[in-house]
Amino acid sequence: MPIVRIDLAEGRDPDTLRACLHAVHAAIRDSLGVRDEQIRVLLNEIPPRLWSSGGQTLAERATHTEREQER
Ligand SMILES: O=C(O)/C=C/C=C(\O)C(=O)O
Repeated sequence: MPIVRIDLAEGRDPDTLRACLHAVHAAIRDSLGVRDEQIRVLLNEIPPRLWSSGGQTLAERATHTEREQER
């Protein structure tokens, strides 16, 4: 049973997330040749304040980017 887990930053709209689930499902089905009911795709949304990248949270990065754009 293929299980795909995807961590992504929280904040995308439900339609976008659903499109991602369907696209990943189809890619697994078509590439591995397994039946639909065997496939699991899990999206795990991480709050930007809990995701550190390069020593800075995504929330901090967004704040800094906004400040840069205001200058
Ligand atoms: O780790 C990073 O630098 C950024 C990650 C961003 C995502 O995963 C996202 O847009 O969901």
